[in-house]
Amino acid sequence: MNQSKEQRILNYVLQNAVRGDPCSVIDAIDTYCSQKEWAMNVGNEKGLILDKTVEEINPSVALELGTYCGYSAVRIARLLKAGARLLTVEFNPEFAAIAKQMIEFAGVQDKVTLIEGPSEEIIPQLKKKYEVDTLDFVFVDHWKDRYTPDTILLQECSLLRKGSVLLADNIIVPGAPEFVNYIRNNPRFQCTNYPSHLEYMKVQDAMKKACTLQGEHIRST
Ligand SMILES: O=C(NCCO)c1cc(-c2ccc(F)cc2)cc(O)c1O
Ligand SMILES: [Mg+2]
Repeated sequence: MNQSKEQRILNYVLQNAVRGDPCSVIDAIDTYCSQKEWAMNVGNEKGLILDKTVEEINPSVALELGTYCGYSAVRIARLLKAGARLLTVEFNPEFAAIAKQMIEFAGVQDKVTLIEGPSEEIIPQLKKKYEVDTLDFVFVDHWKDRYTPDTILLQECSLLRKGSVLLADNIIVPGAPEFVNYIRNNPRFQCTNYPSHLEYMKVQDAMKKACTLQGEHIRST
């Protein structure tokens, strides 16, 4: 049975990166996906915006929606302080299996909890099953039509506190127009746009940062 693109990306990393060196894993994925096969990793240009946001917040508890091959999980985890943790959610079992190996090869497995399943089922479990109080940072990079319902669900589950930061990928391509409309008109969030480019392409894209202005126990209107 011929290999998936995601398996080919992992194989390239295993053969060209250094075990335990997250930066070499990130560089290997970017090299492969810019030279051989395009893939939907956040990439290095938007990855730098992600890095700066994570460094600015220095989160103790971070959530990622949309693991894919684990590229951004490795990017985030490499910046986390001792004792801090990243929970990352992936719906697709094939992607989750690749990401698990990617995260372990990079040597960040002690900081990362990979959870396989639909975000709408996992978000309500975060407090009790995953011992989360509130989230300091959320990287939103999964199905674009889930950005809004899952942002509402995070609020309904009292997972956002005053100062919690969401960073959403793909605001332009593939686009998340419903989310842009929801978050821009919502007084509970202070938004910032970060124009950039689609990973590995000269196509315009953007990220949107949304800072929570009010504490938990927010009911969705
Ligand atoms: O669907 C996406 N993510 C969730 C998957 O579980 C996604 C898609 C694209 C993309 C695809 C096809 C194209 F033509 C342009 C962009 C890019 C991304 O960064 C993404 O995150
Ligand atoms: Mg993306």
